Amino acid sequence: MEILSTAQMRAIESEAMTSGAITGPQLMERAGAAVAGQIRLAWPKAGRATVLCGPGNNGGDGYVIALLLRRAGWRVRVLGCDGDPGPDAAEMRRRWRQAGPVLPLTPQAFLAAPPGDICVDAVFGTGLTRPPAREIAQVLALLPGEDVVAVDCPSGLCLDSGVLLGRPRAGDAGMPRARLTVAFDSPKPGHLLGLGPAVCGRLVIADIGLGPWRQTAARGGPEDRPDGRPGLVAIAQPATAPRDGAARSGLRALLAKHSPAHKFSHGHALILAGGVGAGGAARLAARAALRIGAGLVTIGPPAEALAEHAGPPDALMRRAVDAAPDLSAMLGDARLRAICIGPGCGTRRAAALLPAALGSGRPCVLDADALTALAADADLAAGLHAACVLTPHAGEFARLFPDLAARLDAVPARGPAVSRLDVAREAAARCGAVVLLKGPDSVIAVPDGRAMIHSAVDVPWLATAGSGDSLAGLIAGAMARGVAPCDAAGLAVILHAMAARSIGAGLIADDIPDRLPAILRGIGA
Ligand SMILES: NC(=O)C1=CN([C@@H]2O[C@H](COP(=O)(O)OP(=O)(O)OC[C@H]3O[C@@H](n4cnc5c(N)ncnc54)[C@H](O)[C@@H]3O)[C@@H](O)[C@H]2O)[C@@H](O)CC1
Ligand SMILES: [K+]
Repeated sequence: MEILSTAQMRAIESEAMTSGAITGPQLMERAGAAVAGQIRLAWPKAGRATVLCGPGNNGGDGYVIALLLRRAGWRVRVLGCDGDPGPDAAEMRRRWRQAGPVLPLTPQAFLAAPPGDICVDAVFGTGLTRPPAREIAQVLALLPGEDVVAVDCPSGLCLDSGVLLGRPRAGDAGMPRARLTVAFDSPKPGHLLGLGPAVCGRLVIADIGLGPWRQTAARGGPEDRPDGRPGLVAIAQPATAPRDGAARSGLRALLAKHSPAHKFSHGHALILAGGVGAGGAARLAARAALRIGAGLVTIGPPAEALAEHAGPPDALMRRAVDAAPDLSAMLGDARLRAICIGPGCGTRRAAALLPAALGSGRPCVLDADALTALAADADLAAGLHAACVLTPHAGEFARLFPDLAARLDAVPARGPAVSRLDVAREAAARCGAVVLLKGPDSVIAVPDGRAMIHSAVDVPWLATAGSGDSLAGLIAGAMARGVAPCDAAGLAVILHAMAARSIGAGLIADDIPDRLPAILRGIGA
């Protein structure tokens, strides 16, 4: 599924209107009808609604919704802004005024009567450029989150970044909330990143007939794009991923078995391990690489720690890797197709082995200690290449790219605010490798500008010791199978979250790899 920036959305809308196939008021009618339809599905019995209409086209949608709910038997109260909302919204306001008054959008007017069964937040959408202020902010603060239906987004959310303008990025005290958010055509990054999933509630994406124009924009390269960037692909959202037919067939295709299969045709992955007493992380990664279907997996600790790896799984091969020459010698075997370095490795050992690992040109996952080593030595970063996947969490990202992390930390005063998507893309372009910025809202960015967002806010128990090690192993295993680095990272985050979802609270990282067979069977891989 494509994700569109707000600039892309505006450009597609204006392309559609320029084509003459559809007018602005028609688009607004479709958008309003989509929201009204979702309200009637969720609240089948007509009740009372308060509709808040802002100063632009989001407000225009609100007037359409008000009229349609009224026609459906709802008792509707409308609070709106004075001033010129633009021709389309003005037309919708005029139509509503034939049915009922527009009260001022003030706390006094809002509190003069009970809000009713639902409040429709049609104040700001994709046009938000600064924090809501004065009376509008006061009204928004009064909304009862559990009964709010948001048009495009809860007002105040920056749809390019998932941050609330004017507020610190972390912490959710007093934030706007909706029970249901109906957005148009495609999700925007802000629906999936940061606070977006929490404030939007259930997200419904309504088709308003812009498909032909979106596809034109999506097909072109960066130069053809409204905002000069290639399109984004949402690889999964919590509500749809496991059941989504397209996502399933995509995963299946990535993991398609070769026939006739031989263990080497499924690839050989090398998981470098740390010294005595530090082998657990690499073993988790190795187990995950085996479970995702790498034909062979070798764990490579220093010789003194080899004995620690004598236990199961017996499918795992062991070979001592003491220093860079040992690694180079192993990599002389062309069948060794992917490397994972970092989990439990130790920073010094990672730094010593990285030049050989990177110099081989093999697909390589850099995680944990390898990222710390990389942050400490700029020369190491020079060896990165397009088949490397860096898997930093926020803290590791800040060590690697302190300037980008600082931009992300600043309180966003104006929209569009800097997003995790922006900084991951810039990081990927800068280091020439795939960057997987991990979190509940993971972003995968490729140096050429392609990116994916994977929102897994519904599996908080995934944030546990060793979880990242198993993720690194999944990526290495998929790359050993010949999956492209970017797709391997995408596949791994999906399978990782699916496994966590199926395990539930109480998950420990050891459970994740062993859940893979059931998950893979479920997607028919
Ligand atoms: N782009 C599309 O394809 C479509 C857009 N539609 C609606 O149009 C919306 C976007 O409309 P607009 O571009 O008019 O923008 P909004 O309606 O989101 O915002 C209105 C205007 O308020 C001003 N503004 C921004 N932040 C403010 C603040 N903090 N305080 C006061 N004023 C502020 C800006 O000038 C902005 O243009 C979408 O969210 C959606 O609801 C739909 O009607 C149909 C399709
Ligand atoms: K809104």
